[in-house]
Amino acid sequence: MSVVVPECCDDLKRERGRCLFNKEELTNILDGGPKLTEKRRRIEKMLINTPELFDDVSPDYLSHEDRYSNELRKATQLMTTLEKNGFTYNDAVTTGTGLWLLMDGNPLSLHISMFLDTIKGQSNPQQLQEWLPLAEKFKIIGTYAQTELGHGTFVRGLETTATYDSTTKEFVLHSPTITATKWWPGALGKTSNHAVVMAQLYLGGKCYGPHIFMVQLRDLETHRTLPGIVVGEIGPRLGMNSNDNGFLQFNHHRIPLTNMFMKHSQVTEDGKYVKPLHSKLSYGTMVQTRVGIVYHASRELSRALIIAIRYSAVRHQSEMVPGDPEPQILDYQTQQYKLLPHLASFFALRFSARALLEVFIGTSAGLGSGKMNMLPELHALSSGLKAVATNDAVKGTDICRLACGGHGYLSSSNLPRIYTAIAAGITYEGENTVLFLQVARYLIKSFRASSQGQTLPFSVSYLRVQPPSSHAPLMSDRGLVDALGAGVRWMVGEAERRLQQLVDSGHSPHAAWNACSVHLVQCADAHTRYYICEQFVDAVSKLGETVSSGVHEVLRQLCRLYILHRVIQTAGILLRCGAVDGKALTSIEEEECHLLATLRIQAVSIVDAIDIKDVFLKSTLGAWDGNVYQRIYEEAQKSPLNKSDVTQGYYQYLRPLMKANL
Ligand SMILES: CCCCCCCC(=O)SCCNC(=O)CCNC(=O)[C@H](O)C(C)(C)COP(=O)(O)OP(=O)(O)OC[C@H]1O[C@@H](n2cnc3c(N)ncnc32)[C@H](O)[C@@H]1OP(=O)(O)O
Ligand SMILES: Cc1cc2nc3c(=O)[nH]c(=O)nc-3n(C[C@H](O)[C@H](O)[C@H](O)COP(=O)(O)OP(=O)(O)OC[C@H]3O[C@@H](n4cnc5c(N)ncnc54)[C@H](O)[C@@H]3O)c2cc1C
Repeated sequence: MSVVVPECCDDLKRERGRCLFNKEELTNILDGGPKLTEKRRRIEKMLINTPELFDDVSPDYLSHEDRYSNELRKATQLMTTLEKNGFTYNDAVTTGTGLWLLMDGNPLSLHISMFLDTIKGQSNPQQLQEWLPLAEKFKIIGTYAQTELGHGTFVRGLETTATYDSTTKEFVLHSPTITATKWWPGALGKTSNHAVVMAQLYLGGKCYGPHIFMVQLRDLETHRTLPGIVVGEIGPRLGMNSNDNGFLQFNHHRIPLTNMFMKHSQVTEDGKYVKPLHSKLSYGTMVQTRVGIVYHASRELSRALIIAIRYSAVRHQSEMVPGDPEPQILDYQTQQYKLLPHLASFFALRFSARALLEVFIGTSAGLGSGKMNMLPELHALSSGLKAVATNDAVKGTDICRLACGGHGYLSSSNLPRIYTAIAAGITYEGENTVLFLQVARYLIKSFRASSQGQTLPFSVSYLRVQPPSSHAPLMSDRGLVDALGAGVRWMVGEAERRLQQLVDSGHSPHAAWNACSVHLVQCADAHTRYYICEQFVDAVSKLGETVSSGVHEVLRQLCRLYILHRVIQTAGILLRCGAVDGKALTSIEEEECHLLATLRIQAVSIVDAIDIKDVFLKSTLGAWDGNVYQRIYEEAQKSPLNKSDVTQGYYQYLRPLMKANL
């Protein structure tokens, strides 16, 4: 654990002395209210008082096997600690705290998330009664096994088969080819004894597409793999190496009929198929996980920002004015430009994640009473936000690393680990380009529906062919967001025009789609960012009535920075569609620079208000006291290479080389 230093360094003391807002109030807003802050802190206190949850040795110095065992030890300890103290694992996930103690990937995370969510969301009442208590009490441990060696994105292309045998009332699971091998599922390699498996359903020789099955993989006493199943771990990865991502093959493995998840579609004993109300309901766990990833991405980005901004206030380098003392690097405008727009992004993503969660809850309630109409909107929003959130968190985290210079490259800064953990989010749960193309499909469909006079759902209503003209002055927040909306409308209209032109000149619709897909991805990205801007502006204006003026001012500035930055990033489009002119852009650029300087003054206090304790930041550079150099030095002493003055390598290799007659 970190070195205890009672006071923070002078630099940080000075920064904190300039705070013009109530930090606790901002913390409460980020948590979702004072009660949630209080609950988070209770969880944190309990975790901090559990020494078994902390590492004596950094995972960097452990073997692959020891890393896995170590994280498994902590993961199981975490579950029992939470349970004993009356909390759920979900409590630890939603606050981020639990995850951050598991530095190298949590071997129980797939059980807690996608396995449990599938049981809850895809089971009929009997299945729910049978499986949920077992899974909640860890009597069975599972994962979500969908991706195969040959297919991850294209779920309809999966090759694992589940063929119904009506004579025995069983499904026969089989992996007919090497590419049908399940590959990647977290915790599949060594931890799980069960998996929910996505496989092609075959009834009477006919394929009914991907369906989900509960499959036991290992004996519940010996943990040995069951006959007809081959399972193992896939080997080292860029990060999260203790998640035992695994492979799985079936050799005509039989499971009972009742192990097909039957909430939405059913197979009768005599092998008849009952269709679901909507063909994509079996993708529900993926949608739910995407909603959660938006929060996850914002939390990881916030850790990187706390580290980089505190460090930037402590680090002094170069001369701004010849002969003057070396300034804090945070005083350089370029450093502010690297970090502060990402700080604004964190807030934007946090508010959007909340808005998305509300859409998810509303849609789920609708599904419960058979209403499917909000599903396409939820799919588009969750896909777009998952993609933007992970793209931005990865980019932002890497910028934070770069902004810390050489020390950002140290493992002990924790920035490399935050980066590799969140980098996986671009690929998993729907690769981002692919998700953007799903959003684009929705945009084009909506645009065409609007041309035919149909009313559009709320998130795309601004795309209607004849939108009401904006009354807000251009340079107001609302005016600039309206300009961004006009830009997206122009982009989508342009995409539609190009698609149509290609079709008219003889291309098939699918070929035309591929030929426009770069532009279509840009439309999806721009649409999602417009949505994020809207959510940010709405959230800040709603909060305006309830929060103190200091907090409101900081939020307003962050929101403004987010919008200005977005306008500058989209300048080409906005100029082309006439939403802004060159003069407006010049003043927006000037305002952004001015705002950077204003926000810089409070930057340390803003990241303090995110309120992540040192034990969860796990960074030599980002600790609350700013005692950076001492920490870096002390961490280096822990390197096993420093245990002896002369290493074995010297006698084995170096000395012989020096003695050789070369
Ligand atoms: C803690 C968390 C840890 C997480 C660890 C990571 C775990 C994982 O990675 S698990 C594996 C995740 N895998 C994925 O996400 C795979 C991504 N791929 C997919 O989701 C699908 O293949 C997808 C959506 C790309 C295409 O689906 P496909 O069935 O081919 O549909 P497609 O033909 O493109 O579209 C047909 C219609 O269905 C709609 N549709 C597709 N998916 C959905 C959905 N989920 N909900 C509603 N509608 C949907 C489309 O919008 C389209 O509608 P329309 O015809 O009106 O335009
Ligand atoms: C750390 C990690 C954990 C994971 N955990 C799990 C898990 O628990 N369970 C599970 O089932 N899976 C898991 N996965 C697998 C993950 O869901 C897939 O890797 C992901 O869905 C992407 O699929 P793919 O690997 O087939 O990529 P591909 O689809 O092969 O992507 C390769 C490239 O092709 C492009 N591409 C593919 N299709 C299209 C298209 N239609 N249009 C344009 N471009 C396209 C992509 O944009 C990308 O650039 C995990 C993956 C990782 C990295």
